[in-house]
Parts: sequence; C-alpha cells; structure tokens
Amino acid sequence: MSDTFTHRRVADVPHALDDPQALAAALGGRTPALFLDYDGTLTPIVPRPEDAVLSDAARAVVRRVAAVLPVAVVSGRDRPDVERLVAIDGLIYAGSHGFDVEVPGGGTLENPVSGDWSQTLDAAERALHAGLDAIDGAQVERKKFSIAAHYRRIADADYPAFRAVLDEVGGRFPDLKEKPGKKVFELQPAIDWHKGKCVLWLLQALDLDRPDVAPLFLGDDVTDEDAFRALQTVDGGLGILCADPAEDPARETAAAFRVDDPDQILTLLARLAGLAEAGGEEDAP
Ligand SMILES: O=P(O)(O)OC[C@H]1O[C@H](O[C@H]2O[C@H](CO)[C@@H](O)[C@H](O)[C@H]2O)[C@H](O)[C@@H](O)[C@@H]1O
Repeated sequence: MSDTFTHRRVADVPHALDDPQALAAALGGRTPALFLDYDGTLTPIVPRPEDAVLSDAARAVVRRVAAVLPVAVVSGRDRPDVERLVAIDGLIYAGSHGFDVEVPGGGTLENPVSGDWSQTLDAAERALHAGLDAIDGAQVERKKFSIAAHYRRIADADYPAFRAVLDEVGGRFPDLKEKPGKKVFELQPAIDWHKGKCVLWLLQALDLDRPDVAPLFLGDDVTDEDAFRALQTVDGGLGILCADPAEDPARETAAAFRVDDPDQILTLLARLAGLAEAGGEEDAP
C-alpha cells in the first residue's frame, strides 16, 4: 500500500449530505459496496461499551441498504459481539479491527491473519486485569484478537497510573502492538494488519475489486483512518468520516467526505439505498 496519502482537516472535508452532487460525481455511476464501522458510526459513543445498542430504526436502515448493496460491518469489537448487536443475517462481519472475518455461509474465505494468538492474548489480558482492576472505572474488554483497555470512565487523576499499566504490560509483550482509539488503548498481534488491509482483502475475496464498484468505508475513529487511507488506493474508493469538526478542530482525516454524527450516517445510508432501489436513476445520493 502506498505511504503517500492525502489528509485534510475535518472542517475542509465536504459534507456528504450538504454536497450530494459532489458525492454522486465521486461515485461516478459505480455501485457502492459499503463497509460500516459500528461504535461512533452506527451508534453514538456512550460511557459503557455494553450500552452501545443499535436502535431499531438504525437496524431497519442497514437492513434496507443491505437488500440492495453489498454490506460488511468491520468493527473493533469481538466479531460475535458485533454480530449480536447488529443482528442482521446475510452481512459480512469482521471483528477485532479486521483480524477476525466471517462471510455468510461461513468459512469459505481463509483469513490471511489467522493463527493462534490466544496464549499471548490470554496472558496480556490477565496482566491488564491485574494492573487495571484497582482503578475505578477502568475496563478491560477481551476480543478474540485484541484487548481493549478503556479509560473513558476513570478520574483524570488516575490516568497516569492507567497509562503506566499499559506501558508496563506492553513492554512485557513485544509480540503485541498498541493501537489507540476513543478513550481506549488496544493490544493486538504486532503484525501488519488493520481495517484497511481487511477491506482490501475483502474486496478481492468477494470479487468486488471491479471498476463498476465503489467501496465506501463509513467510520469515526482513528482506526478507521487505516481504511480511509486504503481506499485512497482503490479506483472509486471513498472514506466517509463520521465526525463533527467542532469537537476536534485539529483532527486530520484521509476521508473524502464527512457527516456529523450517526443520525446523518443513517440519512446517508437511506439515500444510498434509495438510489440503488431506483436503479441508480436518481440524480444524487
Ligand atoms: O471499530 P468500532 O466498531 O467503532 O469499535 C471500536 C471500539 O468501540 C468500542 O469502544 C468505543 O465505544 C464505546 C461505546 O460507545 C465507548 O464506551 C468507548 O469509550 C469507545 O472506545 C468497543 O468497546 C471496542 O471494543 C471497539 O474496539
């Protein structure tokens, strides 16, 4: 993958709903293939991961668009967890930030990063619990190929102690790498794999790497930037960032378009569904 990517401040990225003609032009008549992040994109960010439940309205929109376009959910969550939360049959689900992929019908695609990381991750999970369980509000969330250490609910005064545990555990497990996210650090296998590589791999494996397909990745977090960058290398590929520029004015993104929040993600998905239902004959998404 090229390492020369274009990044812009979020405020300079065109809004996908305010500027539908620009998005239509970028799609260029291609059929969108949708790759959806979960937290912060399909659901608002909430204090506890277990409370980020998909609304019935959101599920209806995703189900509608999945009836007419290819849809994959590519999440940092454990794959069974995000499958349970989305609860729509027939989608492609990737969990653990793209390390764990399943397609409908099961098992026909061989995940290029499969391998037995369980012993290393189990040991790191124990070490994180040993250090973090004493910190009020800290939360360790184990996924098959990643361990999230959440600090959203800890006191500011406890952050140095939280960070020290991450440094100490990270130092003991050189086979793991640390990835930051929204008020979270995750330990994952230290191999060259992320959501972007997962999306490129899925495009090939699902025979979607075609000139008539425009892969769109909709996401909010820094881990989604890997997918936005990857799609800059694909003809017709577009990242769509879910972020309000006012919340982090300094943030830069590799996304081509943006919306402000998960409600607007649903509006955009509904527009894309409407366009596909009309056979691409509407003027713009
Ligand atoms: O790639 P995603 O599907 O967006 O998953 C990224 C992480 O999302 C979850 O944590 C984040 O959302 C929580 C619920 O809103 C929030 O409480 C937390 O602070 C955020 O970091 C999830 O718990 C992680 O496992 C995912 O990796």
